[in-house]
Amino acid sequence: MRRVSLHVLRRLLSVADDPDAVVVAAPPVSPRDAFRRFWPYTRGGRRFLIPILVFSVIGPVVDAAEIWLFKIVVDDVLVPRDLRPFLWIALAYTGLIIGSGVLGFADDVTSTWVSERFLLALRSDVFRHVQSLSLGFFERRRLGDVLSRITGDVDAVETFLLSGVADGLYYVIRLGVFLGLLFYLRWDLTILALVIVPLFWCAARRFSRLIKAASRERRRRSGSISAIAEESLGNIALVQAYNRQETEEQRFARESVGKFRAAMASARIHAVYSPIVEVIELIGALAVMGLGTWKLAQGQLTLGGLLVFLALLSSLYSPIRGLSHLTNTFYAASASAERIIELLDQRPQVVEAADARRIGRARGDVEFRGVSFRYPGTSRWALSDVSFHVTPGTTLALVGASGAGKSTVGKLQLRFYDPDQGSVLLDGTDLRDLQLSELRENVAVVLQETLVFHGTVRENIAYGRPDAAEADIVAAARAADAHDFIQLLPEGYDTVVGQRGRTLSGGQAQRLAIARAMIRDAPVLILDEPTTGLDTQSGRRIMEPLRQLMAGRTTIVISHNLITTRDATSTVVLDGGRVVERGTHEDLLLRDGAYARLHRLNGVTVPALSVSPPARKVLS
Ligand SMILES: Nc1ncnc2c1ncn2[C@@H]1O[C@H](COP(=O)(O)OP(=O)(O)OP(=O)(O)O)[C@@H](O)[C@H]1O
Repeated sequence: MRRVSLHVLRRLLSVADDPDAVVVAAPPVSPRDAFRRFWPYTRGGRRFLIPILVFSVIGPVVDAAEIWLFKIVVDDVLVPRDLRPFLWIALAYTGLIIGSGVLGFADDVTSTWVSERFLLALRSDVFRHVQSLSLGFFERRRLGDVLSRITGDVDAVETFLLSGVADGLYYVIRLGVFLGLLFYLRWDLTILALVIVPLFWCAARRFSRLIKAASRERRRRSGSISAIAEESLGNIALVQAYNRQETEEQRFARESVGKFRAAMASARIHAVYSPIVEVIELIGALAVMGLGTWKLAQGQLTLGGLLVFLALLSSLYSPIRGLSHLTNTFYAASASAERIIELLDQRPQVVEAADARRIGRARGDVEFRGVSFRYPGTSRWALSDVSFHVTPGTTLALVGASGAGKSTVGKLQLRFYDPDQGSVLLDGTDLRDLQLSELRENVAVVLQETLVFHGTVRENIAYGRPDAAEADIVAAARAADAHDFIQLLPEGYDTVVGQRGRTLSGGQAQRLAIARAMIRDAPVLILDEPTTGLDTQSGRRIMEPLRQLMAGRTTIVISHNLITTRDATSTVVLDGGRVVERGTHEDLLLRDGAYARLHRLNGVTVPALSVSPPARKVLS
C-alpha cells in the first residue's frame, strides 16, 4: 500500500521528458554561480540597496508595534473594561497606518526602480552580445528561442537576483524582529515554536529540486513555442501555399501541450507543498497553544500575553514559510538564468584582433590566397585552396553550379567566417588584422535574398549610411532606377514597406537594395545573384542601375546563370569548392570546358553587365 502511494506521488510530481526537443535545455548552473554572474548588472541600483534595507527593517517593526498595541487593548481596555487609554491607542494606530502607507510607497517606487534598471542593463547587454555573435550562430540556432530568452528569461533573472533577494532579506529581518519580541515575551514558548524550523527546511530542500526541473521544462517549452511561431508566421506564404497550416498547428500544439504539462507538474508540486507547510505550522502552533494554556491556567501568563504571543507566532511563521517558498521561486528562476548564461557564454567565431588595424577607405584590392573553409560542424570543404586576385575597380565573376561555394566566398569577404587555411586580403592586409567595422564599411552587398526592413522607403535606403542627406537618398534612388516607382507609391519616400519588403515587387525591392548599396559608396561591392527571382524584363531593368553601382568599384558578381557575368574583367569557375577554370568570358568559351558547358546550359538571355573597365586585367 505504502509503495503504491509513493509511486502515485512520484508520478504526480514528475516532469515529462521530451526526447525530440525542438529546443534543448541549457546546461545546469549552480545558483551561486548564476548569482555571481548577474550581480554586476545591479551596479546602477546598488546605492538604493541601503534605503530598501531600511524599509525592510521598519516594515516589520511597524507590524510588531501594531500587534503590541493589540496586547495593550486586550490587557488595558478590554479586560479591565476601561475606556481611558483608548484615545491615545487610536491615535497611535492611525499614526502607524499612515506611516506604513508612506513607507510602502517609498519602498515600492525604489524597488521597482532598482529592478527595472537591472532589467534594462541586462536585456541591453544580452541583446548587444547576441548582435555581436557571428552569422554561424544564427544559422545554427532557432531565432524564436533566442527571442524568448531575451524577453521572458531576462525577466525571470530579475526575480532570481533582485526581487528574490529583496524578499529574502525582508523575511530574514521580519524573522529577526519577531523572534526577538517572542524571546522577550516568553523564551520557553519561543524555543518550542522553533522546533518546527528544521521540518520547514527539509521540505523546502526536497521540493526545490522538483520545482527546478518543472521550471526548466517550462522555460524550454516557451523557447520552442516562440521558435515554432516565428518559423511558421515568418514563412506564412509558404505554409498557406502548401496547405501546411494543420502540420504547423500540430507542431505548435505539441510544444504548447508540453508547456501545459510542465505548468501542471509545477502546480501539483506547489499544491502538495502548501498543505505540508501548513501541517508543519499547525504542529508548532498547537504545541505552543498547549503549553500556553497550561501556563495561563497556572497564572504564569495573561490572556493578552498569550493572544499576542500567538499573533506574533503567526507573524513569525509567515516569513519562515515565505523563505521556504522563496527557495522554490529562486530555483524556478535559476532555470531561466541558465538559459541566459548559455546565451552569454556563446563566443563569436569571428573576433577582432586586439591590435586591429585601421585602413580608412580602401583602394579595393581583394585577394583570396589559398583559402580553404569548412562550415562549423560539417566535414565537407565548402572551399578548397581557392586563390584569386581582383585589382581595384575591376570585376570578378564567380560562376559555378548550385552549392559550388560562390556565396561562401562573399561570406568570407565580409568576414562572417574566417578561413580554416589561407587568407583573405583587402589592400594586401589579412582581414583578421583589420577592424571589423571598418572592413564592413569598405564592402557593400546586394544579396540573393533582398533584405528590406519594416520601415519607410527613405529609412531603408539610408540604412546604408544613416547620416545621408535627403538629396543623397534621392540621388541614390535615381541611380538605382528606383526614384520613379517610389514617386508612385502612396506616400513616396515616406511609404512604409512591410517586413521583408512585402508590399514591393521583387524588382522594386532589389532596386531599393541597390540604392542602399549605392549610398554606402564602398570601394568593394559584392553582388550575390542580383537578378535571382526576377523575370527577364525585370532582370533587364536592373542591369543599368547595377552598372552604375559597379562603375569604379571592385566588384565580385556571384552568379550561376551567367547572365550578369559576360563582361566581367575575369571569371573564376568553382566546382565543389575548387577553382576549376579562370579567364575572361571569351577565353573560357574558347577553352570549351566547365564554363562553356554552363554557358550552353543556361544561355545568355539578358544583356550582360557591361562595365567599362579601365583595362581588362588578367587575374592571377
Ligand atoms: N551555413 C551553412 N552551414 C553548413 N553548410 C553550408 C552553409 N551554407 C552553405 N553550406 C554548404 O556549403 C556549400 C557551398 O554553399 P554556397 O552557398 O557557397 O553555394 P553557392 O555556390 O552559392 O550555391 P547557390 O548558387 O545555390 O547559391 C554547399 O554544399 C552548402 O550546402
